[in-house]
Formats: sequence, structure tokens, C-alpha cells
Amino acid sequence: IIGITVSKADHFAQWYQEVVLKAEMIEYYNEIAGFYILRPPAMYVWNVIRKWFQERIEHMGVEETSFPMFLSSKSLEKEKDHVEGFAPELAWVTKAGDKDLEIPVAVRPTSEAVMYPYYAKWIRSHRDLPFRLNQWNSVVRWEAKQTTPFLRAREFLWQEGHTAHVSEETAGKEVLEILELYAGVYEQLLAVPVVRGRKTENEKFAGGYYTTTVEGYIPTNGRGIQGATSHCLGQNFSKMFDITVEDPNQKGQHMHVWQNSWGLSTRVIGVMVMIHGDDKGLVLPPRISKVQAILIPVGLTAKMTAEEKTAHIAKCDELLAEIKKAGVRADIDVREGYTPAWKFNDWELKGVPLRLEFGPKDAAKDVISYARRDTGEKGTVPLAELATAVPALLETVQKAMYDKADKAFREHRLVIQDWSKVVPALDSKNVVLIPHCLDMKCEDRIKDLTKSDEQVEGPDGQKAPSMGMKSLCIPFEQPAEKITEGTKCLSPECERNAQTWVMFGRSY
Ligand SMILES: O=C1CCCN[C@@H]1CCCn1cnc2ccccc2c1=O
Repeated sequence: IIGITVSKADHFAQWYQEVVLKAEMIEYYNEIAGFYILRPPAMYVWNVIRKWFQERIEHMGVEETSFPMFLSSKSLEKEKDHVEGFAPELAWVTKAGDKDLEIPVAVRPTSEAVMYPYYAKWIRSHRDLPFRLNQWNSVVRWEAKQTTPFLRAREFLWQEGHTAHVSEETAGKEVLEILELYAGVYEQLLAVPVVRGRKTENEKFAGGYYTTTVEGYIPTNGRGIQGATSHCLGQNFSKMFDITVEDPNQKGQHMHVWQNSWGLSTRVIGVMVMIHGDDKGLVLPPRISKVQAILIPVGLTAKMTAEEKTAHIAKCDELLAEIKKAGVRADIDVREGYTPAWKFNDWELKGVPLRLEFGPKDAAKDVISYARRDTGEKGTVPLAELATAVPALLETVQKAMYDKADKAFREHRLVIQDWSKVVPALDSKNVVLIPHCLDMKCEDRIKDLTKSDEQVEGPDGQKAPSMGMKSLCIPFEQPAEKITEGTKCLSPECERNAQTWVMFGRSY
């Protein structure tokens, strides 16, 4: 069989690899570990996302730029304190041809150090603010951990926005505007619900002031996954790179600008595959699917004469044209030598949201038959209603996919006020909301206290003890149960008062 050979529930890691390969989204770059080729079905999704996001940040006044992909150790020096944690991931170029480079250069893992020396040069007056640039590029991080397509690669495509502002308030407003766009990419395009929140001190970008995030949930293993981050950098980088303007409130004084940086990567595609895929393969939300509806002529039996067949196919072409005219990205599969059943499997593997079948029986009743990829539900549409019914069906599929994922996330986001319930909740594929003191060491201990010897499959497909839970975010939308003066941090070893509800979970 050409299909997926393992079940999603039993062999999630292998299932995922088979799906992205057999749906022709990915090819492994066998020359070097950790690199992947993005094939047209994947690039189509990325380009829909890119158009949607680009149009909206342009509307906000963000301009596009393109900086060099290499950075010098000198400029890396400026942000050395927080880079040290990332240093092992830096890829270096040390030679050109057979000559050693005087000064090795690093491949950008992110572009703060590349861009900010020029921000210092270009930003002179508060009239230059807000200063906003975004670039679409790829970055390299030489991961030591197990890599996997889309979710953790040594090179990935993303966008990185870098902005400068006159105040904490205007910077903070933009951080949240961008975060809401990230949530929109997930919820409106990928049919994936996300929780919006702020990262704890442990999990935030160490070089920044605070990090906001959209967090996803993978029902198959109950893990949380970071979807995208929008950071306020405060004045940390403007002090490192000396980016100042004269202070509009204090003549003759200079002030360091307030900065943000925000990024969304092709990881979003992996999240979408993991949440929506099934044992037949990919299941694509219609809004990001290159082919939204595939028309397959059926019933072309040997009994039919050549003329009848030709006439039937011509009728199919007419129907296809009408569906396309209604704005649907539709195609027809008239490949010779393949049975309808074979074709059904092939398009299901590729995740096409809607299959349309048209045979002599349908023609006799002036209907077209359909099958939804998400639920398998079958039905018919009167030919007279084709132009309205097919687009409506696709919107129904998009909403149903979102609602199903949203229900799963809501049902597996448990508010817990009794520590003994935490590990059982994690072992039942939940993420948890617990009252927490926000102390960094307390958070570290919680990770140790929640490791369980329950053997589960890791990202590499091997069985491993369940990892402990990490904080995912401090949700902006807090549970109804109030944290009062007397509420203690839930950790059994902590005496502190709880500050807020924090979402914790085993995670990617
Ligand atoms: O997330 C984003 C969004 C886009 C712009 N950059 C920020 C922060 C990146 C944090 N980061 C992440 N990996 C790194 C790896 C090596 C060196 C430095 C870094 C590093 O600074």
C-alpha cells in the first residue's frame, strides 16, 4: 500500500514522518542531518501564511528589509551574556576556498546582532520612531537535539520583525498586535486554537524584557507546543548597541529606544500536520490547501462507449469550470490506468479537504457526490447549487476542523488546585493550570517533581520516561477561580504565595 503504515495513536513520531514524506511536503536532505527540503505542497502553505501576515504588517507600517546572513564575532560580543546559552548552536564559516578566514563569521541564528549596529546608525531622532523592519529569511541553529521536519530543524524559514519605539507603552502595544496576528495565522488559516500569554522568567528570551507567546496543544500526546513569540526587548539591546534618540520629554537628554522583536517560522506547518492529520494521511484546512476540491469522474465502466466516456468527461470539465469560477481552487483527476479507489486514497493521503465524484448515476439525478476529508461525511449537491454549495462546504470544513481542535484543547486544559492530581492529569494527556509563585527555582523543581516513569514515545519514536512539565505561559485569560491573598503556590515544596495561574505541560 502506498498509504501510511502505522497508526497516529500508536506510533506518532513515525506516523508524522511518513505523512510529511508521503504527502510530498518534505524530502530529507540526506547530505547533512537536520536539514529538509520543502516541496511545493509545503511551500504553498507557507506562502498563504506569508501573504496573509505580510499584508497585515504592511498595513501597520512595517517595511521589508534584507540583511546579510553572516554576523561577525565582534557584533556577537555585544550580546555575549545571553548568547552564551545559544553559543553551541552557532554555525561558523572559517574558510573561503583553501584560505582560512582572518575572522570566522557565524551564520545568523537570528538577526539582532546583524541589524542593530545599523539601527544605531539610522535612528537618530524620536521622529524616526516607530522604526519597523521585517525580513523573511532562513536561520541556522545547529541543534544538538533530535531534529524533525518543520518542528525542529537546523535551518528553517521564518520572518523576524525588529522594531524601535519611543516608550514602553507604544512598544507593548505593538507586541500584542503582532501576537494577535500570530494567533490569527493559527486560528484563521490553520484551524489551530492557541492560548495567548506571557512566558515566565525561566522560559522567556533571556536577552529581552518580556516574551509573549501563542501556545498550541497536541491531542495525540497531550503536549504543549510553543507556536510563535513576540518579545518586548525593553532597552536591553539599545543599551548594548547604543541606539539612542534625544528625549522628547527632556531637552538635551538622550534616551535609549524601546525595542520589540517577533518571529513565526515553518514550525506552524508541523503543528497543523500533527493536530489535523489522521491514519489516511494529511488533512488540510481548506484556507491553506492548494487543491481545495478534487473532482474524480466515476462509473466510467467498460460498458460505456468511447463517445459516452468523452461526453461524460466533457460534462465534468464543465462542472470543474463552474466550481473554479466560484473561487474554489479545484482540479480534476483524469489520470489513465488508475481506479477511482486508488485516486481516492491518493488525494486523501495528500489531505485535500473535499472530494467530488461525478458518474452517470449522479448525472441522471443532476447531482454531484462529495466526501469531506475531515469527517468522511458523504453527501450530494444538486448541480444547480454547485457554485454556492461547494464554497459553503469548504467553510463548513474549515470551521469544523477548528472547533474539533478547540474542543480537544479546552477539555485537556485542567484547572488544578490539588498537587496530587497534577501527574495523573499529565499522564492523561492534559496540560494544567496551577496557582504558581513565579519563582524560577520553584519552576525548575516542578519539572523534576513531575517526571514520571510512565514510558511514552519520544520525538525520535523511542520509548522514554515521561519528561517533567515546563511552564508554557501565564495565560492572559485567567481561570475564573480567583487567586486570593491566602492562595499558596501549588508546588508541594514551596511556601510562597501564588501570584497567578500558570499553564504547565509536557512540551516540545
Ligand atoms: O525569537 C525571536 C523572534 C525573532 C527575532 N529574534 C528573537 C529572539 C531569538 C532568541 N535566540 C534564539 N536562538 C539563538 C541561537 C543562537 C544565538 C542567539 C539566539 C537567540 O538570540
